[in-house]
Amino acid sequence: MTDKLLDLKHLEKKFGKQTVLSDVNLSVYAGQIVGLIGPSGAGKSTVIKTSLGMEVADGGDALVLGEHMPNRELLGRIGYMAQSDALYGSLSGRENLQFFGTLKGVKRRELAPAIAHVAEVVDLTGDLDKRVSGYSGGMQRRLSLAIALLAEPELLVLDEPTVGIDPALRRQIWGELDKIRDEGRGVLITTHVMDEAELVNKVALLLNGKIMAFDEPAALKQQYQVDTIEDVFLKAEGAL
Ligand SMILES: Nc1ncnc2c1ncn2[C@@H]1O[C@H](COP(=O)(O)OP(=O)(O)OP(=O)(O)O)[C@@H](O)[C@H]1O
Repeated sequence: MTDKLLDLKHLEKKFGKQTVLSDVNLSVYAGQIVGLIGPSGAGKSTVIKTSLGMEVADGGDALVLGEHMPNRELLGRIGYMAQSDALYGSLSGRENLQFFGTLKGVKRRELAPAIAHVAEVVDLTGDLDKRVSGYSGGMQRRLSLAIALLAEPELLVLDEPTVGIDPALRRQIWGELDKIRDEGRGVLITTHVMDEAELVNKVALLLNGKIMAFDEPAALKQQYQVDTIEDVFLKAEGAL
């Protein structure tokens, strides 16, 4: 058992001749929320996919819960929400949650309360018995997040989970992430919403596939001599 839930060392990734990740070093400890921010195309999703074994790294090392991915044994211990949803449209929200919950090893008698809890967090309780094909884009994103939250994963990896989610619900979701952190679990989250980058324990700033900075939000603001993470981001990009 390690309290380093995610450990990326000198990670390299190329697509053809394009170097997308270059010497990426990043860690998520138990009891931490780490935010990965960077402009579109910086490589945030690639960091996640390479970490989770969905893309093969060209160099360096990625350990998830102390193991190399892919690793079927870890499936139930990691919650992953991708940018595009992998949901069963012909099934209801509840049936999707039952299917993925079972796959993650949630016990039969624990499934109904677990589904009720995650549905509440993403505000889908009243829509659980509707077919997913009739869900709006935002509802589908919320269902994907609910699936990621199932089975109380030790590590949550969330790729832009709050896109298309209104501010009140976003706040509620952050409340849940705080609880997860306080329980000693860990979260890696990518976001474009700079306010959210203020709420994490550590921010990794990714530019052109390189981690330009990795520190607590307050330390980054001090280092860049600015008042917000948004300004840190703009300064690092050279726009300020
Ligand atoms: N499967 C792939 N094949 C070829 N190039 C890819 C592939 N996946 C990503 N890329 C390229 O890698 C770069 C980084 O993409 P990535 O999706 O990781 O960025 P991102 O920071 O997540 O962007 P966004 O915020 O828009 O989601 C982009 O230039 C993209 O075109």
